[in-house]
Amino acid sequence: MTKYTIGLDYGSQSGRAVLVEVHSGKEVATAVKAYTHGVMDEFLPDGKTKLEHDWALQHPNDYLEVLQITIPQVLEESGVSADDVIGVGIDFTACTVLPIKEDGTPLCLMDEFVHHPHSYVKLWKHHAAQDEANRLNEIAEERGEEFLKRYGGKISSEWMIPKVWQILNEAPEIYQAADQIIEAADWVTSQLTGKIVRNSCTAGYKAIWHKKEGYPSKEFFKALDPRLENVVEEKLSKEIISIGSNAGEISENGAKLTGLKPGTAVAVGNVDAHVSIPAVGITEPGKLLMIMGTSTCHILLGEEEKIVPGMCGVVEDGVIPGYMGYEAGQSCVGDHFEWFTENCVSASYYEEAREKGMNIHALLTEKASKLQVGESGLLALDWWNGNRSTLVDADLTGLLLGATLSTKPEEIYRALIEATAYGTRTIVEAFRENGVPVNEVYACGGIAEKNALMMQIYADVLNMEIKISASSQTPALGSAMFGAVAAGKERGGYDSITEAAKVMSWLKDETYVPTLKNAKIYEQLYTEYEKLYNYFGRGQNNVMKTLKHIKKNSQNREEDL
Ligand SMILES: Nc1ncnc2c1ncn2[C@@H]1O[C@H](COP(=O)(O)OP(=O)(O)O)[C@@H](O)[C@H]1O
Ligand SMILES: O=C(CO)[C@@H](O)[C@@H](O)COP(=O)(O)O
Repeated sequence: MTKYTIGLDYGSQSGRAVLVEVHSGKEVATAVKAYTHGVMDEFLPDGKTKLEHDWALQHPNDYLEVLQITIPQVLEESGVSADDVIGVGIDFTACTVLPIKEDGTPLCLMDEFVHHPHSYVKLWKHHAAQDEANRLNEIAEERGEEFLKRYGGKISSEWMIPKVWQILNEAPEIYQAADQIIEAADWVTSQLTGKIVRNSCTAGYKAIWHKKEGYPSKEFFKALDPRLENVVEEKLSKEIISIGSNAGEISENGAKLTGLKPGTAVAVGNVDAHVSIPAVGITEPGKLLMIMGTSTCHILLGEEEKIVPGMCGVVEDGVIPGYMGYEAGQSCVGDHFEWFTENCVSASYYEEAREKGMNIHALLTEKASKLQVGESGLLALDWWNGNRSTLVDADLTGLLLGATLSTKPEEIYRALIEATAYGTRTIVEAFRENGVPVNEVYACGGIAEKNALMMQIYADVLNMEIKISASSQTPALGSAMFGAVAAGKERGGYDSITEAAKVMSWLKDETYVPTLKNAKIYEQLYTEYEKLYNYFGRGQNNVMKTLKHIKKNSQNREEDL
């Protein structure tokens, strides 16, 4: 009898489920559910409670809706019986965290906290904990904390501890009421199994946990704030479960929620980028995978722990057991294009797109593909949402240089694409310069699926061939693979993710090969990008932060009026 697993990928804007054949990796059915509340960055659901600048929240009920809608949908669409589903895996954006009660109830679902911003889910791109991150890095530096080097020298405001500290600083009543502050990947998994376990991937990359050393010391947390001395015991957890492990089984409640059978194996939660590595067949070092969506994550295996300035983290067994897993990233990739199409494109372009039966991205891409490399005279810094790697500074902002009265929207759209490619090249070069080989480049994610011009530009800028995942839902396929490992061989699955990858991973036949002529011109443009990167990003000119400071003060003056 054919056996199946289900993978659920929770991205920034939607949750996606795939039903996969265990013996082949064939995706039998797919379902997508956009989050009802989307990304809340202006108001809470009450429409009245205004959020401050750099906030990004989500609603946990949206995550449950994904379970309730997409899993029954893939079963119904395929006609597969729940009896033949042997396992489920979940991956999530990270660090996406929420305060909960001991029984798993999110604080934002409690009447007393429904109008309180700090009771909701802080999405990975929530950047309002930058002050806490800056202070944490200063204190860690002063104390000579060893862990800093594992995170490229700085802890990002996007990660767990700055977000927990922001809650304590700004909402001690929420901090007090929370029995745990947990990654959404682990919370959603617990909604299926009825028990809370924490996975080693988010703990390692986002919460400063180390396989041998555990979390930082009580003395360190006390140095941040005396009230944080016991934060690990009080709000996090010392019990960390390795990825590839079983988090439990579908409970009666999980069965009611999803239509799956009680007892179906459930994999411990994972991160949407890291889970994609085995899904493209990467099980050894030297092969960099770009997961390209709202943001881009760069995941790479290595033989040993190296220190790479500005990387997001290196975790032993964090991606594939037996290897060091490296992560770097760019906080704003797809978001650049979403911002541009929503704010900077005239109605005539939308009219033309409608007439041609294409979406605005496709129209702009079609026009941009007719431009020669360098023709626009534009150069951008891809920091519309800060810089995650290699500068780890959410307070940096975007830059567009070279615009004239004849500059067209498609020229800016292309310049933004090229800027994200230069940002990726900076990361690749940082790995190589610090002893972590990058010999091959792979890509997956929504953008790798949707924008051929962008992938060609990346090949030209990196001057490397780019292999593409064959799955349109690569993270979900990876989670389905971990679901098969959670079930184990005796139930028709696999005993290791490496074994599963040999059978269930997929790549497209066609690749993107660099065009030498373009690569040569991009060398010149990249040299100019590096000058801007260093000048605006490394303190030679702090105008971006000065402008942000003036902006924040003007908002405060406006609120005082
Ligand atoms: N044709 C396109 N070219 C470039 N970016 C696109 C295109 N279509 C959508 N996007 C961007 O891709 C992002 C969504 O990526 P996706 O991988 O689907 O979601 P997620 O980030 O939630 O995993 C959005 O930011 C959107 O602006
Ligand atoms: O930070 C990570 C992974 O470490 C991502 O979850 C985060 O950048 C969001 O990813 P998406 O672009 O929404 O897929």
